[in-house]
Amino acid sequence: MTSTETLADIAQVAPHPAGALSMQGVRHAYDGHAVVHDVSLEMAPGEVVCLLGPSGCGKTTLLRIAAGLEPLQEGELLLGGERIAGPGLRHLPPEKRNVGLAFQDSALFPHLTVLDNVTFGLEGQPAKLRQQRALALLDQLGMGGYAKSYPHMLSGGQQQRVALARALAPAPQLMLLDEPFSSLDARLRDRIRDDTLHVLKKVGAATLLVTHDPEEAMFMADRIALMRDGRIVQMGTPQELYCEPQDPFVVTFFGEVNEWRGEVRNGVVQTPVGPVRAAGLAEGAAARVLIRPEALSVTSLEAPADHGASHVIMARLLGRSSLLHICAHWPDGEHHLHARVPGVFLPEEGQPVGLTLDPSQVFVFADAAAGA
Ligand SMILES: Nc1ncnc2c1ncn2[C@@H]1O[C@H](COP(=O)(O)OP(=O)(O)OP(=O)(O)O)[C@@H](O)[C@H]1O
Repeated sequence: MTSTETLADIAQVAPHPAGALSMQGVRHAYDGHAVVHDVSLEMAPGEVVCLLGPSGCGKTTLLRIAAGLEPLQEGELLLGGERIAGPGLRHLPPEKRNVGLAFQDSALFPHLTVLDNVTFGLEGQPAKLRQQRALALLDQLGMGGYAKSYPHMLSGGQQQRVALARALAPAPQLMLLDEPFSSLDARLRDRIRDDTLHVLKKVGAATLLVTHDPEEAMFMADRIALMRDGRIVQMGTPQELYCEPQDPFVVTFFGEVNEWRGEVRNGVVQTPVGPVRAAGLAEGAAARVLIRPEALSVTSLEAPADHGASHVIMARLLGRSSLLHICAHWPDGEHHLHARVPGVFLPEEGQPVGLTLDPSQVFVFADAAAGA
């Protein structure tokens, strides 16, 4: 690469006016057992979308269908605006789709150097260009110094980077990544995720990434499709899912919560930390209240403000925040709450505390379990 050429010049994906990927009404069953039910999603060019959800919810199956590793049984698939799978079309194998694949256990070719592994998918292009493109990607992923090494000489994290460079080298319209960081230890994972995100954005590759880790999805994604039992429960930006969750599953998937059940009276539900507004729920409706630990502000009190003041059971430093286990009193007994507060705040056991709520981190839903 000359000094005037950038990675973007060499490895840029040609911008495509049509959407990168469109899945319409996709259903899938294994041996008659349905695991994906009527899933539709649209990806814009250059967009990073994460398929997020618990184990077994159908994320990998959707990715495999997009890749062509699993034949489409029902629905329709468009890549770059072109219909590549659907009624009346013959199965298009993965190598005929313009997609790059990198899976958790993506194996490199052991008998080829790192550079040859990355240039492997670039046949038909002039040798100089192939090398430039491969080296630019390897450089960007911090692997430029290993071009002549063989895979067995690399650590797991380094092999993962090479696998990613190999998948990106042909500048595919769409990158499909299945838990690509899950075999790495936490610190290495953070770094490789960061490098990967920057490379994907620099080359403009639309990316569908499977993960079960909500933090990873929020870090990587422009939009997240949160799945449960073969369906997309909510799709939107990380902020939309975190701040405007459409149901309790979405709230709880992003972290533990304090939870109560109650009835709507005068537009509010009473909780041990005060009344919370129940917008959209009818008077008398059964409600489920979810309060994130970070919604609770905790202040130490000189003495209990009243007979029923809350007090600290235990305090633990978690690094950037402190977790307080708090006993809150309530007419029906005592409640154990978790409050997560920034920095080092470690009151003694028994310390009386006052609690206030940040309403933006409190969610009230109709209680589906009531009367069931
Ligand atoms: N080849 C297969 N044959 C039969 N059942 C399968 C096959 N592959 C997946 N399944 C089942 O389909 C369901 C969805 O699996 P899938 O791998 O798509 O889920 P996932 O969300 O990616 O899970 P994980 O995060 O654990 O990888 C699961 O119940 C799984 O057991």
